[in-house]
Amino acid sequence: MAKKSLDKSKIKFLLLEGVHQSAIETLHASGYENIEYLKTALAEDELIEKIQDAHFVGLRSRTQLTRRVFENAPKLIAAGCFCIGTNQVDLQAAQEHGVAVFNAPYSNTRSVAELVVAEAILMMRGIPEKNIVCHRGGWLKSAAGSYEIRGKTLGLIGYGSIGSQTSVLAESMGMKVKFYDVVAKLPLGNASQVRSLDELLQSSDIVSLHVPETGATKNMIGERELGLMKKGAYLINASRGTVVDIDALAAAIKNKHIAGAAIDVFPVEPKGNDDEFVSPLRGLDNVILTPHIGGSTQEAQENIGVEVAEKLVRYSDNGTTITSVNFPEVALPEHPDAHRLLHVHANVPGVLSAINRVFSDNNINISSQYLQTNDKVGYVVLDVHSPYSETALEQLRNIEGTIRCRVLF
Ligand SMILES: NC(=O)c1ccc[n+]([C@@H]2O[C@H](COP(=O)([O-])OP(=O)(O)OC[C@H]3O[C@@H](n4cnc5c(N)ncnc54)[C@H](O)[C@@H]3O)[C@@H](O)[C@H]2O)c1
Ligand SMILES: O=C(O)CC[C@@H](O)C(=O)O
Repeated sequence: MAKKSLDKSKIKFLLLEGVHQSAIETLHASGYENIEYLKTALAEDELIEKIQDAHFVGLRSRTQLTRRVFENAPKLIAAGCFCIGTNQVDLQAAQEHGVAVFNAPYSNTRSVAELVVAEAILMMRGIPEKNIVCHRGGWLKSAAGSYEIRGKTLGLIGYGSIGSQTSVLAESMGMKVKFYDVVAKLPLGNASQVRSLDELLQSSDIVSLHVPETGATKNMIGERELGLMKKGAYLINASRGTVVDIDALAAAIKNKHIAGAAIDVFPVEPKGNDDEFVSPLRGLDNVILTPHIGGSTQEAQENIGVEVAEKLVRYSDNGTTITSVNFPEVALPEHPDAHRLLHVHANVPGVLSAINRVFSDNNINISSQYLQTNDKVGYVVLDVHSPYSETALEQLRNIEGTIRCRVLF
């Protein structure tokens, strides 16, 4: 049987949003040269045009992978989020179209945690205003309203990778740490978990958000919650822009209930560096505004580039889906002497037996079989030593419920 496989030069990677060069180097080192690299995000229609012939897409937080994009990406087998958040991807639609999604869950946590602690110090010293006054030729030498962070209470909302790392850094600088999380978490150091969001808001000098974008976190800090915060407290948000009602925050700062804020993420963010940033927080001198760069350090971006590119390469070369955020996870050994068939299907009764029937009908011996399912999708991988047949592959593709089927040599 003649060997037929997409050679690597035909496998196309579409990399968006200026992901770090380390991603390209990692892909090159694994033999993938067919890479289209763009520095910006793309709007939906442009993305649909570009993604037509792409097998893999790489993005950061600004590209929206919507259901419509998946419906128009006939060759796409995986998406790599070169970041932590995956809220920009319709994970359900990805799964239904057989597209495995990967991210880098830890590589930029330290960068965010460092920024948060730095912002806590800057705000407690009134540096944002003092800096602006100096730039305008003024001189605001005063200790009024300036405090050390030592002994102050940092209230963390969300105690996952970033929240817990921020907790350790803040405690090492002498802060007291409380956190609120929907899950019971092991407190690090002397941190303590509080029972409710309200309790956290009422007892913190600085509140910092580290939750994902979900239905439950949308506008979790609004007028009522800002009102519960201590008068003169500070707010930091380096999680997602939808988590804070930005108009309510602007109002709470203008009426001086909140002494200042450091905001890195916004409900609407510019698509690229040439677009205008519009926000009700512009012009408020006691607000640190940063352009979603909490995780943007050389260290983090380089590590993320390698980590996500390696996950895409492993999925392409070997079929392993470990750490995928939307796919059944299968860890696969190498397959030096075997053909490997990868079959993604709707998790409905009968598909597995239909797959096995194709092999027995074509007299193909299966040497290993791996299966993992979730509530919607099944992922079965079969290694065969005997020559695999094109007819069998066609029959596999025709099984009812098949979403995607590919073969590796
Ligand atoms: N600004 C940036 O550049 C930047 C960089 C990295 C991550 N982020 C954002 O930060 C978020 C957090 O990152 P992480 O790595 O710590 O994630 P994580 O998944 O490790 O932690 C999130 C925590 O939030 C908790 N949580 C979820 N819903 C909650 C709710 N409704 N109320 C209270 N707690 C809730 C979870 O239980 C978990 O402990 C990411 O989802 C991403 O959106 C932003
Ligand atoms: O790099 C980005 O665009 C997103 C960074 C951050 O929000 C993340 O989710 O990791």
